[in-house]
Amino acid sequence: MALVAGVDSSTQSCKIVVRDAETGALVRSGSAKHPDGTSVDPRFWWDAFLEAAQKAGGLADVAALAVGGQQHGMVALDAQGNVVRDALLWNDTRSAQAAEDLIVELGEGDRAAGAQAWADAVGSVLVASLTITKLRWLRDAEPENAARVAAVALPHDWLSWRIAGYGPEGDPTAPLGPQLDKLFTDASDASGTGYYDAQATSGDGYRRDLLALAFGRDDVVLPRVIGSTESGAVAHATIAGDGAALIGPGAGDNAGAAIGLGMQPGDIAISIGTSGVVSAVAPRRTQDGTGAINGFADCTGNALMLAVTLNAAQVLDAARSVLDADFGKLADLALAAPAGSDGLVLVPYLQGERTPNRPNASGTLHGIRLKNMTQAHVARAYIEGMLCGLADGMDALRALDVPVERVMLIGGAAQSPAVQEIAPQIFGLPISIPEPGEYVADGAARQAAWVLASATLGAEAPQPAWATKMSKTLPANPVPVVREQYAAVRDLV
Ligand SMILES: Nc1ncnc2c1ncn2[C@@H]1O[C@H](COP(=O)(O)OP(=O)(O)O)[C@@H](O)[C@H]1O
Ligand SMILES: O=C(CO)[C@@H](O)[C@H](O)COP(=O)(O)O
Repeated sequence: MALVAGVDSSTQSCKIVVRDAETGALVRSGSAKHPDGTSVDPRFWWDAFLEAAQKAGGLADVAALAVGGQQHGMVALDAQGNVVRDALLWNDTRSAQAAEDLIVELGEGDRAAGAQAWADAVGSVLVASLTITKLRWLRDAEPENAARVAAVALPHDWLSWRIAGYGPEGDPTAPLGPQLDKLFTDASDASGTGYYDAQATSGDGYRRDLLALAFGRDDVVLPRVIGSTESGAVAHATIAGDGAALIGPGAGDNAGAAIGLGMQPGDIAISIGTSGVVSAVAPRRTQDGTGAINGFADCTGNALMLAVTLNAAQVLDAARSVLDADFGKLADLALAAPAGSDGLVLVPYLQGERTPNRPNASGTLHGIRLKNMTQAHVARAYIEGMLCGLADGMDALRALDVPVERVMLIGGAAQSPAVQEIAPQIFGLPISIPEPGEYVADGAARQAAWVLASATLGAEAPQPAWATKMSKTLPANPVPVVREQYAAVRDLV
């Protein structure tokens, strides 16, 4: 029985699954925490990977592995393979002004034209999350660090490179040293940088002209973008398979989830992790000049369209903190209040917001009355407000004629019974809950199995036919007043 491993190096933790390459059966798993914060030394990701691998029983026996990861994080490396500063993550908003400046610059002073020009060029209007804005910020705020940059990678690229044995000069866990030209990535994650066009018909897809516009130079190594079933390297013998385990291209975490769920056009995934994501696969990417929808790539050659919020599971973590509640108590409280929380409405911009683009906004609790100042109403308002932000994202997808046939709810907070019960009220649609699982890590494992099959059968090897089972489907239960109340106050920030 050949085994494969899938890794999800996400915002809050590293999760690893080991699965049977043929059947997809789960064999072992492990996870380890990442530090809090929006600016993180990547060495913590490496340490968490090693801990999660050890908890998963080690990876010595896997024949292939692949890494999915939080998107967009700027991992800037010097010529010796050291990170020049802590990585700026997707939810770090310090580059919001840089994003605005780049939009106006590409539009030669016309913001609307600039927004559309970015959407046409790379699929997305720039916001602080995208890597290219972080490079502009680095150029202006930390010119000494900017001058040292020899390569720019993303979290999943960097981790794949480290697993292959590369890394900082003199680091005993990086026996192959700082070979920057060995960095590799995939189209799904590259498409979230802001300097890669997944639909380019010539060249390697990188828009070095846009990189130069942002960073002032383009003489940096960018990871080689490899195909969906190619292997970019083998894992170092200290990690896996006596130095013979193939490392797949990996993926941005949302593309990883898409392949993990086996998404087809018509499927929508709502992920409630650190980020809130509403995503859909399609044959071609959108070019949404409003900026509501990012037109990224998936990791099978299709497009992946996403609406992404900064305020998702951590809004519920904040509610638990305010209410001194564990997950169970928060859900019980929320379900004890009526739909609409008797007019109490949370606009959940606790970390600013990305969709809509309000990096400096803060959250607001509206409609406070004696009647609704109970723990139950507050708990429900937090969940409803968070879900209303995502429902707006779903509307933005629909506005682009994206078909909505099946909606699946995943991510850490999807486990909450209150989220599961309230979501069909707010989305007004049936919602399927897949069996509990780590769908990004599962997608990476499925990709690894595909890479393994392709190594023997060639490029025609089909994607492994692993089944994705739903544990239940909750019927649509629309309660329009919840979104109406939200829409009435959403812009009062
Ligand atoms: N039962 C639950 N109810 C509400 N939130 C939960 C529950 N279980 C986990 N979470 C939250 O889910 C988040 C982690 O989800 P995850 O999808 O792993 O995030 P990420 O991939 O961004 O690291 C945490 O904020 C955690 O508090
Ligand atoms: O920025 C995005 C997608 O554009 C986020 O979805 C990140 O990829 C983080 O994902 P999680 O850690 O929340 O899963």
